Amino acid sequence: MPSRCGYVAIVGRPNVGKSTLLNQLVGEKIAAASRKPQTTRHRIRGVVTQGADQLVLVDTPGVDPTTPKLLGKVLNRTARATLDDVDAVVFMVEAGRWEAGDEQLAGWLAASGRPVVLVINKVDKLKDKDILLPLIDQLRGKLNSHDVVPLSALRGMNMEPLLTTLMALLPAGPHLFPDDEITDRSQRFRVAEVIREQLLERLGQEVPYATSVDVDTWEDTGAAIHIGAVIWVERDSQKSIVIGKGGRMIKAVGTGARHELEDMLQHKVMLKLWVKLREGWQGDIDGIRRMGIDVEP
Ligand SMILES: Nc1nc2c(ncn2[C@@H]2O[C@H](COP(=O)(O)OP(=O)(O)OP(=O)(O)O)[C@@H](O)[C@H]2O)c(=O)[nH]1
Repeated sequence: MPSRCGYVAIVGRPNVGKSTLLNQLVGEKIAAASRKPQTTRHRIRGVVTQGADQLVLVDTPGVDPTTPKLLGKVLNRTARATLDDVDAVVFMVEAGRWEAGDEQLAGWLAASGRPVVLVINKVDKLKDKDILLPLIDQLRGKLNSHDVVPLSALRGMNMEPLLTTLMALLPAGPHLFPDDEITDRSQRFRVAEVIREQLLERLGQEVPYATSVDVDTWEDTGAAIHIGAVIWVERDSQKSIVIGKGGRMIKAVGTGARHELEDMLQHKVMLKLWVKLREGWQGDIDGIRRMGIDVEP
């Protein structure tokens, strides 16, 4: 049987569960997921190989047309530009919610001409499952989609029907990645995402958005992998929040991340974290670029 291979973007407004779906389909954590909107800052590719077929999923930042922030606008552009480079699109919405970002995306998708699979996520949260069918009908009216798949990314519910639908949309062609590879992102990137996820989970509303994580040392001594990472903040006041009283916050972030990293790397991990200041990095394009975030022209 000839092989099929292609790119499918996962798009949606912030917080609908795109990174959770990517991690679930790939079977490992490759993208940070959190309750905080616009967690995702990069285009992250996840690879699913099943027999002759290879699906390359592209996670994208959440689209929020109402954002006043430069970084938010940069992230919107990244999501928009991804649509030009893929064979099909998963448009993820949240069961029972339709907001400005959904409306914006529906417009972009109609203009892109790409086949769209509409995924209705978080159906586990629906108290009344009877509203699902009318909801599907209503969404079909808003969007000319190839298929509609209700699911729960968090619980891993309905993953197989989604994969089957997506694989059928792929063009014939050779595999683009080795069959045992699950992402194009380096291990260092994945480690930074685990640390960032801890920051997002543990810090209050504003501070985590001002942070960025860089893994800058990595040494495997056999007994343990020694990892050193820098947490960048924008202002001095944020530095003390990330460190916490008596260093309690940074210690909790480090311990939480270390446990997860030991699972991920299947090895003992020694993690050292530093908090450093790079003033106002989100305020200008160069600062954003220096943090390793893609900036579309
Ligand atoms: N109940 C429920 N929660 C979910 C489900 N999928 C994701 N979530 C939660 O929704 C929140 C957002 O998930 P993410 O995967 O970070 O969302 P995202 O769309 O990638 O977010 P952005 O990076 O902001 O674009 C997290 O707290 C997830 O645990 C689901 O199927 N059911």
